[in-house]
Amino acid sequence: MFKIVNSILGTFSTDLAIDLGTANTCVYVKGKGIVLSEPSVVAVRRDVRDGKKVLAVGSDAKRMLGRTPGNIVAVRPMKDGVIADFEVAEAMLRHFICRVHNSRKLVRPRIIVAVPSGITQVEKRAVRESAQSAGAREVYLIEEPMAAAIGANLPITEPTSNMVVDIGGGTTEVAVISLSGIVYSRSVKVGGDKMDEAIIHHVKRKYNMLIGESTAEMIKMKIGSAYPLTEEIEMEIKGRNLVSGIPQHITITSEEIRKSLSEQVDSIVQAVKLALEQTPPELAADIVDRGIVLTGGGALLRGLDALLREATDLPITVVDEPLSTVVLGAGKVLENLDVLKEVTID
Ligand SMILES: Nc1ncnc2c1ncn2[C@@H]1O[C@H](COP(=O)(O)OP(=O)(O)OP(=O)(O)O)[C@@H](O)[C@H]1O
Repeated sequence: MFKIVNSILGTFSTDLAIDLGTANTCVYVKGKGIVLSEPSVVAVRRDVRDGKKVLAVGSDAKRMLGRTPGNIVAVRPMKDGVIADFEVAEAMLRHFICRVHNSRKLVRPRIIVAVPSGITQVEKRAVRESAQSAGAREVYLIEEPMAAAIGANLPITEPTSNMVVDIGGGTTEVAVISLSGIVYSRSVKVGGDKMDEAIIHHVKRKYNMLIGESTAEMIKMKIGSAYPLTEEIEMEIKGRNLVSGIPQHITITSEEIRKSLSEQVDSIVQAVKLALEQTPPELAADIVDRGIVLTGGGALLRGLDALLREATDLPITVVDEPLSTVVLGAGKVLENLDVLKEVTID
């Protein structure tokens, strides 16, 4: 009986692949492709009797970051690539699953979730339980670099090495993959968020001006860089003067923003160099020919590829859609469940 019910549920359910990221959550529906990409932000009201009430999720909630009255908080449930607020992460997952299923209640999908490499057992359990409480029937986990490599169409099943660097919001993952397995991986807690913090710190120190997370992220995307630009650029920004308390605007340059990001950028370069040093010689030889593939939103930082090319003397390629490579890879695995056993983790 259980088997019959399960198989009926299976026919009605839509299996999902989810990249539960620090900055963005992306959802892939089997047979359909990527159907959702939203910031991993939830706005909650804290003054309700039974604890918290979810007011908005995704971009609606992100617009509220730093703009909420006292009883409303915009929370980012993921930190450094893992769940920091279990309750809110679960509410966010539930919301996204309902949205892609058009709120059909009966559906209990199989879900494959991309997680950072080097995630602890406790963190894995948190992700699994969160997905199960949000309605998943079965939960599989795949390491982000593996999903990224599959999403980037690298020949992961062959006995040749593929080096992938996934620069996300919370972590940067460097991995060498060969024969469907991760030969080397290293995850450092450096990514887009730390870059935004560095910009906030720089503006505060140099101009005595306070800016919010969203403004810092916008500055990074518009004029941030890792390598000198052929034509340096400027940007006008607004914030609050820390001394007078009055809102003001100033003009900042791409050079000063590059300098403020240098510590984070250098950590990424060092992580790549360490991975190259620790890769077995045969596989290192492959990397010389095939180069390194950059993915994740951080790969869009201007000139990061040029800087890595200079630092390593290797060919560097940025994938076409860095923000969706991981979910695309997890989705491909979902479409082909035979591969699933080989590349998912316990
Ligand atoms: N053009 C750009 N230049 C620099 N950074 C960018 C750009 N576009 C997006 N980003 C940054 O990329 C990050 C989001 O990338 P991504 O969605 O790959 O991360 P994530 O999967 O949410 O994080 P993690 O893998 O750490 O959990 C954000 O910090 C965002 O600011």
